[in-house]
Amino acid sequence: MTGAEAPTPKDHGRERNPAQAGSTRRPAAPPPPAQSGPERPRSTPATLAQLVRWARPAIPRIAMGGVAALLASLLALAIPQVLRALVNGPLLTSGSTRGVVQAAGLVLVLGVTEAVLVWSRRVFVATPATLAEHEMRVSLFDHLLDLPASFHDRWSGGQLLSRIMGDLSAVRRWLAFGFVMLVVSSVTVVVGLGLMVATAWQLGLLYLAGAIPMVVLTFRFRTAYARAARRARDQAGDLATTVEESVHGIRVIKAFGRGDEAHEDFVRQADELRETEVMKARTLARVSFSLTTIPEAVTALCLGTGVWLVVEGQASVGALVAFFATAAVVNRPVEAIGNLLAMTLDARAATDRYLEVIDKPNTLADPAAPAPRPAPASREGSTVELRDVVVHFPGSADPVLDGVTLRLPPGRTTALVGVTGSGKSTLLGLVPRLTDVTSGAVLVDGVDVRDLRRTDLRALVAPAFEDSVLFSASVRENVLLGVGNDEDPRDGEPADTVDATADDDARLADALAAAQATFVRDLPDGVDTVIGEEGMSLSGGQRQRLALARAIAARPRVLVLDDPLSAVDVTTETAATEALRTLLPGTTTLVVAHRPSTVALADHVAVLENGRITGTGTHAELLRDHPHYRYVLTALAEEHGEHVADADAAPDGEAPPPYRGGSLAGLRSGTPTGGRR
Ligand SMILES: Nc1ncnc2c1ncn2[C@@H]1O[C@H](COP(=O)(O)OP(=O)(O)OP(=O)(O)O)[C@@H](O)[C@H]1O
Repeated sequence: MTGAEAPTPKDHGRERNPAQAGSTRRPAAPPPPAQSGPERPRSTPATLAQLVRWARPAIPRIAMGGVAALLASLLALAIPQVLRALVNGPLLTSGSTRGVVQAAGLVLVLGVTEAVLVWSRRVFVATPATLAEHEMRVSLFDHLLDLPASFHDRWSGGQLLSRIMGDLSAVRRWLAFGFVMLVVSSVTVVVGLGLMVATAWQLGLLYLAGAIPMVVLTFRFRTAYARAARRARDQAGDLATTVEESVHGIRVIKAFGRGDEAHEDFVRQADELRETEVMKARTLARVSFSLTTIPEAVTALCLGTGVWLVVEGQASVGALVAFFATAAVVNRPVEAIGNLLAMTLDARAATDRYLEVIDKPNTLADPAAPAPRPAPASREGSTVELRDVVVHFPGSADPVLDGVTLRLPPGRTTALVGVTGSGKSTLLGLVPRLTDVTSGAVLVDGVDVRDLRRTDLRALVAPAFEDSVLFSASVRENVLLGVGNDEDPRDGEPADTVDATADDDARLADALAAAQATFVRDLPDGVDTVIGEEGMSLSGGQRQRLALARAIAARPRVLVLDDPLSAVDVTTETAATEALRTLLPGTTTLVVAHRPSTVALADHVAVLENGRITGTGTHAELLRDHPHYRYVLTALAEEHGEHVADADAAPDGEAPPPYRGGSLAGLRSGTPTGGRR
């Protein structure tokens, strides 16, 4: 089942944003994210080696960059050897001007070549690193789109945003610079030390002795810095979440005057991040100080010893010059190693966080051998069947659905009724596979939804939710979002056999009309008006109507509607319901509604109680025979200021009058209110 994931860092180590309901402080931070990878955390090299999965095409150019950088470093190391020959030869013995000019010319050539190689390194690695970053970013975004809704319920947007943006930038910087320079610096130090030992072994060994405390310090630094690097990245993710939630919930913050709390919460988190960054910088400064001071101190010690060796005749002046020139070259990468190691540990933390998401298995993936898209199982329309369905969310004591068996009458509208929290939305989400069953099965036209390709299932089933989500795009784009290009799900005609644009226009117009979204005509650019972020420039009822139009435009065989018109008036809702029957005859519809008037409009009603379906029938039958249904409807009627008729008042042998209220005059008089009643 989808929710079979261990707890994840929806709010990694942070308190709740006051924008959220009640603005209560979040209790204890949940456990750290579940790793879908190995049981034990990977080592830094093993973690970074995972990047090969996305950086493989970039490896040749990064390797060429590495070779260029290495050659540049080796050339830098060769210059002291030329100096040694110069000092021991033309300068101290022969005094030949030609020899000096030749040596100086050689140093110049080596220097220029080194500069060209450094430039080449930058050219080689810049583009491939950005390509690897791009590949990783696109892969993660696609994976996020694929992951089930339950994953997104548990991961905060800011954490995901920081992983896809900041973390990947750190990885790019490391691939382009940190990785190459760490390898090159290490090789330079090893080769340089070898040359120093070969040039004057006594001094070389003295210099090597200085490396021992440096190794110990670097090891300690690595442990402390790695922890802080991870914490900083998590805190940056939490901060991004707070910004995202505050912006998203700005109306609630303003309406409830929670700006100060939002400010305090943000400042506290920003302070925590700052403290971690300062701690990182201090840790790095400490090790950098040691990595700069120790080699310089050892060099000073070597200088004294070197002069003594020359005086004693155990080393030549040229060797001494070459030794110190080499030491000057080696000291540079030694000093840089602290920064490069910090960069590597930052990249490791970033890669870890990336892998935590990208390696989450997609529990809603397409089956290996998908079933073909089924034909409607009945002449009246598609069948939808739930067989002994159990849904148990991880962490909950009891299952939400506990053996639901239900068959929706094909081509009809079934209303699902139950008390708040009884699992209606969960049940609805099973049909388009927004959630998967824990056990049992959901079948559309006789085929288990898990056996269908997701694109096929999306073509068959379209949902609309109470909490309508619109995108920052035109009305047209939002409404036609579910219109696929592969084939029309209703008749199987390939799209290119018809004029796709004309068909889209017709669908758009029909869907908007059916969803009672005529307000679109009054928008500045009609259907081409770009609606603001998440449709916030529209009213709640307008957003809901566009979301319903989107479901209608997809012309599905099965519609699942989760209270999609709760924010519109009863008259509009009734008109939309009637228009739906005309525009999509034969569509099997499952609707969750909180307004008794909407429930009464359905052909059938199913009652969800204690995780099971405890009654099915018409509204009138259930009102008469099902005490829980009566109880729920009465509660809903009170909530919405409507009235439920007394079923017992019905004359013998007749169905009791349906729910009276709202715009149900037609139903009251027994007149069919739609083509299918
Ligand atoms: N992803 C989830 N993880 C854990 N629990 C969940 C999840 N989604 C829903 N639940 C729980 O399942 C129960 C049923 O929720 P659901 O939204 O399906 O109820 P509902 O009948 O639609 O409620 P309402 O009428 O208020 O919309 C609730 O207790 C809810 O907290």
